[in-house]
Order: sequence, then C-alpha cells, then structure tokens
Amino acid sequence: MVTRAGAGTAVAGAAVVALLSAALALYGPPLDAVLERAFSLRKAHSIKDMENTLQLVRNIIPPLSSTKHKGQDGRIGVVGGCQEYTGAPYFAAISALKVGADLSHVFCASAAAPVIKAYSPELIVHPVLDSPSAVHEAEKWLPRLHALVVGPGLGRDDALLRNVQGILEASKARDIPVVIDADGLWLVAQQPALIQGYRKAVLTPNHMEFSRLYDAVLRGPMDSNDSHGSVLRLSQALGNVTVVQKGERDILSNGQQVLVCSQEGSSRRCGGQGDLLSGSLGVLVHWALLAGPEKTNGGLSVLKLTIWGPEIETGVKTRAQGSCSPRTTTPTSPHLLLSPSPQVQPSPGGCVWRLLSYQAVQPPSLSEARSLHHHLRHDRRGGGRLQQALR
Ligand SMILES: NC(=O)C1=CN([C@@H]2O[C@H](COP(=O)(O)OP(=O)(O)OC[C@H]3O[C@@H](n4cnc5c(N)ncnc54)[C@H](O)[C@@H]3O)[C@@H](O)[C@H]2O)[C@@H](O)CC1
Ligand SMILES: Nc1ncnc2c1ncn2[C@@H]1O[C@H](COP(=O)(O)OP(=O)(O)OP(=O)(O)O)[C@@H](O)[C@H]1O
Ligand SMILES: [Mg+2]
Repeated sequence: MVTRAGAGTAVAGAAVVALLSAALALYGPPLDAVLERAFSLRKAHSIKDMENTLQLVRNIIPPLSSTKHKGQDGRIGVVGGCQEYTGAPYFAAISALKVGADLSHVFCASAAAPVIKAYSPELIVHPVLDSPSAVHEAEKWLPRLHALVVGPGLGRDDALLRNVQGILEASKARDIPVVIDADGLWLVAQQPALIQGYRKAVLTPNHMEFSRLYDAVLRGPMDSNDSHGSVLRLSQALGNVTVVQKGERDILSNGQQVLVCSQEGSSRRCGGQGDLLSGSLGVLVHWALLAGPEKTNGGLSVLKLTIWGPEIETGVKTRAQGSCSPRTTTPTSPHLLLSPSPQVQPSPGGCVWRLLSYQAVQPPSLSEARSLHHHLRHDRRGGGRLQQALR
C-alpha cells in the first residue's frame, strides 16, 4: 500500500517516466525510425544511456502474463470532448492504450460521442458529460477505473465544467489518481480548492496554462527568470500536488523536489502533443502507484539515475539512503544529471534537484542503436509492452 507521502513521490516519479516515454512515443512508429532520427538528428546519447532511460520506464511496466484478466493492467477514463474538440480526448484515450492500458473510456458531451466512437472501436465512449445526471452516470464507472485524465477537449462551457467538478469530487472520494490537463486546468484556475492537497493529482499545464494557473493561485505573475521556483511554489500553494510544466524542458515538482526533464521529444509543435502526454501519464501514474515503493524504492528512485560526473555533488532521495544528503557519484551515464538547483531553496525537509539532460560523450553507431532496438523488441521483461506502445 503506498503511503500518502510515498504516493506523492511515486506520482512525481511517474510523471518523469511518462515524459520520457511520451518523448519516445511522440516520435511515432516504428522504433527503429525513432532511433535513426534520435541518433542522427540530435547530439546522440550513448546506447547505454538510452538503455538506462528505457530501464526507468520498464521499472513500473507490469509484465505481460497469461494469468492476468482483461483490465488488470489499467482501466483509464478520459473526461473531455465537446462540440468543438473531439481530437484531444481521442489522442489522450488512445495514448493510454498505446502505452499499455487494457481499457480506455471517454466521458464526453453527447455531440462529441459519435465522432470519437467513429475514430476507434477500442474506445468505450460515454455521451454523458452534458447530461443533467452526468456525475451519477460517471460515478457508476469510477469503481472500475484506475485513473482519470480530466480536461482534453473539455472546452469552457459552464454547465460542462460544473459536471466535471462533481466527477472530480467523486474521484477524490475514491482516492483515484487524476491527471488534469487543458481545460481541466481552466476549471482548477477558477477553483483551486478543487484539488488543494490532493496528492494523487498531477497537473500538466503548457506555458499558457501555467501562467494562468500561477496568476490565479498565487495572485501575481510568475517570475520568468526563476521557472524552477515558480513550479515549486505553485505545487506548494496547491498542497504539494505534482505539477508538470511542459515546455522545451519539462519542469516537475511535488512541492519538495524540482526535476527538469530535457529528454528531447518531437520537434513539431502541433496541436495534440499535450493530449498524448496526459493520456500516457494516466496509465503511468497508475502503474507507478501499483508498483509501490519496493519497485520504485519510495517513488523517486524510479528516477534514481546513475549519475554522471565524479566531481558533481548530488543526491537522490531513496529509501536506502533515507535522506537527500549530497554525495559524489561515480561516472556511469551522462544521460541525465541530477544536481542541486541554486535558484530554489529547498522546502523544509525537501530537496531541490535539477535533472538535466547531459550532452552525449560519444555518438554511437546506428548499428548499436539498432541492436538496442532488437533487444527491446525481444525483451520479455515488459519491454515488449513498451515496444507495442511505440509501434
Ligand atoms: N484536435 C483537438 O481536438 C485539440 C484540442 N485541443 C483542446 O483545445 C482546448 C484549448 O487548448 P489550447 O492549447 O488551444 O489553449 P491554450 O490556452 O493552451 O493556448 C491558447 C493559445 O496560446 C498559444 N500558445 C500555446 N503555447 C504557447 C507558448 N508556449 N507561448 C506562447 N503562446 C502559446 C496557442 O497558440 C494557443 O492557441 C483544450 O481543451 C485542448 O484540449 C488542443 O489539445 C489541441 C488539439
Ligand atoms: N518548445 C518546445 N520544445 C521542445 N519540446 C516542447 C516544447 N514545448 C513543449 N514541448 C514538449 O511537447 C509536449 C507537449 O507540450 P505542449 O506545450 O505542446 O502541450 P499542449 O499545448 O498542452 O499541447 P495540446 O495541443 O495537446 O494541448 C510536452 O511533453 C513538452 O515536453
Ligand atoms: Mg494541452
């Protein structure tokens, strides 16, 4: 059973894992094209580093097994979809399936339902969001859902937002993890109390949504020169919910740590990319909580990265160490670097670290990249599921 504190770090940990996997997934199929692009266009990371990153994701992927039943590895609900926006809820819901959930539900306005149903037979679409009994209708399904993704394509209609407010209340009452994105964040900016202190909430604002939310909650503009501190402060002001500020570098905080994930994703800036992330995150947060502290060693060690740079002081909060005490590391992977973040003062008992991508030390050959691809395709330890997701 994950403790509340553990849930907070597990949720933050899952957020980074989701960003890493979404970054990989955003390249689109097939994986060898991903590797070709990853290892040719950008300062490539050594094959070992890519392996470490994927291992982080594998840590929480439940193994495929013939003894499981349908839905056991994830039943995700997306709350969103209105007259104007039908793509966003589709992108979020299908991403949950692509990452590895077994079932994906969409609770949307009646006008959006036939459209979303037409996109895919894999989605279970409930045209209830604009119904007077929307909360009751959604509540019937909550006991069968592991996580909710609230907001993709929701729109800003007051009646819809009121119904979503009721669904969020009912979800919290059942301790269901919620990822809040897009116009779900519009609702939270109007009523921050809705998720205040709910440690199983993950907010995924883009640049605009973050500044709106920051302004609404902290009653003033964010300090654009201190993005880490802004994310930390917003998380703390909302009672240490996990905040993922999306951008060129994704900045995450659970009010105690600040992590920066600069794993490079797609260079496109098209609509829908945030929806892919929120749907992926819905599954991964559930998996991180399901995996529990022994698998993620208190949650943060899903991020416990073998850190590069003998001279770099760093520390990773893990159960084994019991603290955030800085220690020198041995050079293993230049891929991700965790180092104290000078701009942001740790909250009491917390620590603030920056997880920075580290430029590669030597470009690998493409055949090395392909051998990782081969390894992934036939890795029976769960990589297979990730592989499917990246098809
Ligand atoms: N195909 C679909 O159905 C899509 C629906 N979407 C939905 O559309 C609704 C509104 O989302 P939006 O993302 O448009 O609204 P936002 O409030 O996020 O963005 C408003 C505008 O700000 C601009 N903007 C975004 N990031 C910026 C940055 N870093 N710097 C400066 N300007 C920036 C964009 O041009 C955008 O139109 C949401 O419910 C969302 O889920 C979007 O997800 C896009 C795809
Ligand atoms: N300037 C950028 N450079 C590189 N990656 C970026 C940049 N901005 C965002 N990203 C990445 O793209 C993903 C989606 O972020 P984005 O800001 O597009 O979300 P969004 O606006 O909510 O998208 P959507 O259109 O789905 O609502 C994030 O994982 C983020 O890491
Ligand atoms: Mg968005």
